[in-house]
Amino acid sequence: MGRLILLRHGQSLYNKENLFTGWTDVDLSEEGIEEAKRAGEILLKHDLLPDICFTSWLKRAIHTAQLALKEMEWEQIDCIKSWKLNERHYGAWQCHNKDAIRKEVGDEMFMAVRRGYDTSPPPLQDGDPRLAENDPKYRKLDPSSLPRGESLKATRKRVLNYFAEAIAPELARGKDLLVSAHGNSLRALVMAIEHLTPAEIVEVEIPTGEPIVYVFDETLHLLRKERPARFSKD
Ligand SMILES: O=C(O)[C@@H](CO)OP(=O)(O)O
Repeated sequence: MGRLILLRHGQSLYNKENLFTGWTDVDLSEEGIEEAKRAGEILLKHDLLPDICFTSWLKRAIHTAQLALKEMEWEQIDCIKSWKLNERHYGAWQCHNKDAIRKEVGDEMFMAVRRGYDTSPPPLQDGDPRLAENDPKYRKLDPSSLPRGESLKATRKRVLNYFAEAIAPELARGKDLLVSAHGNSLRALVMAIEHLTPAEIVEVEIPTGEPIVYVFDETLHLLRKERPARFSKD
């Protein structure tokens, strides 16, 4: 039996300012730091001590995992980082105020991109300083593999590739895994694990700092889902 613990990072500085974040590498706010520590308390209280930690390459997810594991006095485990767990790339909407974008594009387009399945934000154009290829973190990757604006569908493709190659084999070995990632990269994973349709995923919001636990058998058949912060199973 392997447990998959999904944890959305605590509130970031951009979440606090109501800005689209995507691949922008902003840190946690004070509130986000507290949420990450509280997540550690919840995990410890429920004996959810992971064998391996996975995070994205973005510091809000990395710091959330570190703060939670520190709170648990469980810092000895390996933490494997992959850009494939990064947040959905929000294209030209990155760094812009969400209310201003909603006003500019209208409610329907805003919600189609933000919570729909196959609508992408407008992509970043050549020369834009926000392109991932301008960030030294990604310079050893093939620039053509780096997104410039992703739908949830595109995000799901890269997240599921990584899940299949790196996460699923450990789960099948019965390991308990912490995945510290992002609202939309985790929505993509939840959609696949729970077999949700594009219409159903529209309604799914992942709360910051609140672990969601999936328990699998060794054939990766899902046995149950738990929300330890809510003290109930659903
Ligand atoms: O800005 C973002 O990258 C995401 C997550 O914070 O925003 P939203 O929840 O609006 O998709």
